[in-house]
Amino acid sequence: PQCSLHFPPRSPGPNRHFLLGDHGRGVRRRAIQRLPPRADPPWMAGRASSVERVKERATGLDKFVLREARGSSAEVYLYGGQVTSWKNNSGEQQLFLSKKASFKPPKAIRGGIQICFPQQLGNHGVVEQHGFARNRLWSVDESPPLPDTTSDCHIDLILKQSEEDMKTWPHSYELRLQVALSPRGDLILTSRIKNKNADGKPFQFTFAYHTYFSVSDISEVRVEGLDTLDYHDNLQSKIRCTEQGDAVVFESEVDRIYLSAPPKIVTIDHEKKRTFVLRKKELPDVVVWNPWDRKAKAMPDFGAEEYKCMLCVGAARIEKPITLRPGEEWQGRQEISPV
Ligand SMILES: O=P(O)(O)OC[C@H]1O[C@H](O)[C@H](O)[C@@H](O)[C@@H]1O
Repeated sequence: PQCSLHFPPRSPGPNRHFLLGDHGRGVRRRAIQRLPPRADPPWMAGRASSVERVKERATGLDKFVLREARGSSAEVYLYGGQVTSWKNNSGEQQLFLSKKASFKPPKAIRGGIQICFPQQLGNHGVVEQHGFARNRLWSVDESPPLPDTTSDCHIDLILKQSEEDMKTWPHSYELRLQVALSPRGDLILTSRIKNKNADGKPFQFTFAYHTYFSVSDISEVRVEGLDTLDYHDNLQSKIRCTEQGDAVVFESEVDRIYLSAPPKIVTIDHEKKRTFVLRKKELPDVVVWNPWDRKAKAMPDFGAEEYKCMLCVGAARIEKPITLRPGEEWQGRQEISPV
């Protein structure tokens, strides 16, 4: 598509403003022009963003299809509050979804972005592995907070406690999720968790966006931004190690939680000449996982060869759980941009 820029008129008019360039000391006045809002390219004329609710025939599940006016799109299921598809402005899929994914409880959908709450990793106590949020049916949030982005293309979902879940995790909560597409095609996930306990009790949780990226060839991928960091190695009983390389590369199974990572992590897919930039807030840790061949074969909802074209890199809060008192709210955010 062609882009064209429009400049404001040069003659004095509503766009022309004067500012004091010296904080009022009156030496000279400088003329500046207020820039007009960024003009949309002509091919966008008449296009608008849309959010459509669709019942999928194959699975019988409801999903939302988000289409941003500039071309990017995403699909979000009520089941798990899970994003399963994210295409950039050129229509290329950025997320991995297994061909063998199950869309039925109690399985979570294998791929996309799983919401792990109230715990990520392990099944401490009686709550299931990665928490229950990823295999519950969410609802549309009828009173969502204002979007934090300039996006006009978003969907707001909510999950609350059920009587069944109260038996294993006896707390009242609201877990809100906003999924938004920015005009650049970034996918922005914002989660808000509120303690609604009426008995005055605080609760503690961990959280993760378990994000399955689609890559061309795992052995050609590197993850940057994690050098010199400590991590827990889940393949060695969670012992604490220190990253020695300047990037994480993949030659065998990797299952790690990097601790206190910087706010920006970059995954480079050399073969596709594509880079994913992940930015995060209030989510200090980063999960990095690839099951490799042996584990891939052992997973019923994952193809034996699919480990070659996926990589999980996701923002998380694991090492230092959050504690909320009744009425308190926590907010965490992950933004991923295709470059
Ligand atoms: O099979 P799942 O419960 O979805 O877990 C898939 C993977 O998730 C995380 O990345 C864990 O660190 C892995 O140990 C686990 O195998």
